[in-house]
Amino acid sequence: MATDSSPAAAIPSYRKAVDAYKKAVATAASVTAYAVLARGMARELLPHDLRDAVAWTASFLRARLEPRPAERRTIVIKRAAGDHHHYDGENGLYEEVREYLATRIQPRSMRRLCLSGGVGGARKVLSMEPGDSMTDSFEGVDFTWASVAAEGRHGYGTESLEVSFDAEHTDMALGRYVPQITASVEEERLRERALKIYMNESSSWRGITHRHSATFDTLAMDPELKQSVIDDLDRFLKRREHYRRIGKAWKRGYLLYGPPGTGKSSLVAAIANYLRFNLYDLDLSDVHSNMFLQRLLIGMSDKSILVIEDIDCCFSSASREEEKDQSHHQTAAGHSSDDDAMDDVSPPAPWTMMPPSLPQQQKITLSGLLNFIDGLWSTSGEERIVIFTTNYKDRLDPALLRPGRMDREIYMGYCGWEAFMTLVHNYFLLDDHPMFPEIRELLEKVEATPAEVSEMLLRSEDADAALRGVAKFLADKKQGTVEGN
Ligand SMILES: Nc1ncnc2c1ncn2[C@@H]1O[C@H](COP(=O)(O)OP(=O)(O)OP(=O)(O)O)[C@@H](O)[C@H]1O
Repeated sequence: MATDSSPAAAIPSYRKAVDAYKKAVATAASVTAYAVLARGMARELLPHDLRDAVAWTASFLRARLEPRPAERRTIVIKRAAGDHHHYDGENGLYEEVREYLATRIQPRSMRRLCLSGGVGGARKVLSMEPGDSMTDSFEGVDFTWASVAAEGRHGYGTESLEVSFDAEHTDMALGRYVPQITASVEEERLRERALKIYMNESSSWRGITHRHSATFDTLAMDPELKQSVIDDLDRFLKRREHYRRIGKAWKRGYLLYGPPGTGKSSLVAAIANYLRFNLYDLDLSDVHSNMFLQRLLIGMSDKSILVIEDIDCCFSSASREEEKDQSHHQTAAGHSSDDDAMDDVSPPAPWTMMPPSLPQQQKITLSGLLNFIDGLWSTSGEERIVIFTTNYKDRLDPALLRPGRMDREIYMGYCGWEAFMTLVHNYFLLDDHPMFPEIRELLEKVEATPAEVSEMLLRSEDADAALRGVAKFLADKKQGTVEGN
């Protein structure tokens, strides 16, 4: 059926719409008029008291039904310790909060921003301008931070950072939020700090910046062993309370052993870089008495690693004999001791049992060192790692290998296939190459250290040439034609 779409046909529907609109306007006008009339009548007719009662009921209901704004609490963290009259230095927490907020600030949501730092390559730091505020969320709760300007003429120190939150979260703010700020700043500072390596000069340490580039990513070793070392370190870091509870020093001892050039020193550097701990490289040949050793060990900071390389060379058999003698004298003097003093489960530290008449200058003994580390570190510091390295584990004194002395013994071995892949990736970012099958086969038959393979890879910047060099080196080794083989 055809429809008529001419202008004449459209007129009736237009009229209908105009009529409907007129009706609606008339209805609205009369409803408004009725409402005004009703309000006027109510004002005229209802008694004054009744009107008051209705108004009160209405506001009471509104107060009940409308959500009330939550009660708020504010913690004020002043820049200065002390009070208005007495400046007592900087408040450490203020600086920590400032550093924390710098990592949480959303530059786009701020009207104005303060930018500081950057001198001598230092990081630039964002902060709030006085009068500004920002919100930080923690465990689903919003904390509003405000930077409040100093007041008065001598305003320094009255400057503060203030955090506001719903009163119901007060316990959480004090018990978890603020401690979390401190912990995350401490972690960040640790990550940022330049690592140092200290070396002993008689009874004191001399430190220089430690820039060893070895990391667990670049370290060529069996992947499972590598992961287990990383897991061990992570566990160690988390166990502060555990060590405290059992009354043991919060320390961990590793013995790294294996042929020269297998990466023992590189592993030490990787551990230091991973934990961001300073290294203390102790040269025992320069320590002339137990007293010096005592001073050196006490002088180490927390979060540090004590390294004693080539421990097999440090204690001559003569010094072991002396130690046995000493232990023998003590037995004669009434002290309990086994026949084999080195294997005694808990021999007292030589200096603790030293009678006052003994000379201060006394030779260092292995048991003295081990006992001191065990005993003194439990009271004088936290988060220490002690690492001994040796190329010859079989030459070590049994005292060192006794259960409980070293927490882990880690063998750094010859270059296997996985270790080789790590080295090739380090030098050429290569994960595959036609020469790989041949090199893999050779590595299974030849004992080459990662240091030797690294050296071959370094000889050329061209990956093909370098890999050919490695294959030739391994083949020569297999034939026994490499020098020193
Ligand atoms: N496992 C490894 N992963 C990566 N590089 C290694 C490894 N082993 C050796 N290297 C390379 O060889 C060099 C020497 O290795 P490193 O000093 O770590 O071996 P080491 O076992 O401590 O030797 P030594 O017993 O002679 O002290 C390192 O600087 C590094 O370039």
